[in-house]
Amino acid sequence: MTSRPFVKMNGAGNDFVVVDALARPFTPSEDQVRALADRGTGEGFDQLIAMEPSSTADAFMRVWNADGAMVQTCGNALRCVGWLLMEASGSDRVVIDTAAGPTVATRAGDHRVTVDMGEPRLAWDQVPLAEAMDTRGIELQVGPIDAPVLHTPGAVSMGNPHVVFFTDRQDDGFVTGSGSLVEHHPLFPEGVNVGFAKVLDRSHIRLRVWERGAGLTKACGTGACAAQVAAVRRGLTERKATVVVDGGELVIDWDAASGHVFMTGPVEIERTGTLSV
Ligand SMILES: N[C@H](CCC[C@H](N)C(=O)O)C(=O)O
Repeated sequence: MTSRPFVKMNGAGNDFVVVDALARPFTPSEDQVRALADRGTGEGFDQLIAMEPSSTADAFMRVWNADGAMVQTCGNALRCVGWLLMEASGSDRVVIDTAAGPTVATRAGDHRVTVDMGEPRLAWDQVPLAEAMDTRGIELQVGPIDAPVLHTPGAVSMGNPHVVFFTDRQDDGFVTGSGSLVEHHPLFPEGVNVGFAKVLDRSHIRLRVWERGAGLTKACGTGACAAQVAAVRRGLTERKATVVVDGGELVIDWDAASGHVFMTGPVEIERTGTLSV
């Protein structure tokens, strides 16, 4: 066992243990990640994050969900890692590479960061789905065929898979029950993050997300991006909107000129500690 210092952080309540692996590799097993994620016996987090060296960026960000699985990216964590890197280097801009591709983080005020998340992936086989469908509204319903409680969601990848239901129902029981049902639905060969979006007006969405591998979180950055992209594709919101999540607010701008999605939101450092892995 070796000890590793970490920083416990959150982005709009979505919380992370962030390990600096720039000088020394960090390769926890799935079981170790799950044990560390436990909010009773471990440190507790939605995702475990490692900052690793990169030859093409300021760092490579590796992401594990609380269930131990390594996944492509994490929007809220990109803000947190961006903040740490900018604070350490004194710069106002850093490039962070991920398994979903490179992103650019820039300062947006005190403990606020904007991340250029790149373009959304909108083809059915990019989400991915198990079969060809129109991703603006896919053929999926939850509940009885003749009276579904949820149906025709949007499907978007931000480098990780998202499905977004537009619904007024967002209570814990409904989000947890429906989200856990859809997360492993066979239509999503890589699993899926399940968003429940209530459009408040043309520039505000209330969103809750049942995350793949982490369950109901206080915020999901890529989920907020996916919900806004899905809403714009249906003509429900302007290209820039505020997404109100349990833990705060994220401003999402799907820029028409570049096609890139920009996410702006808060960063909070909670504490530091030492892992034994
Ligand atoms: N649960 C996600 C990873 C974390 C995404 C979320 N925390 C964010 O801020 O984007 C997945 O399995 O794709």
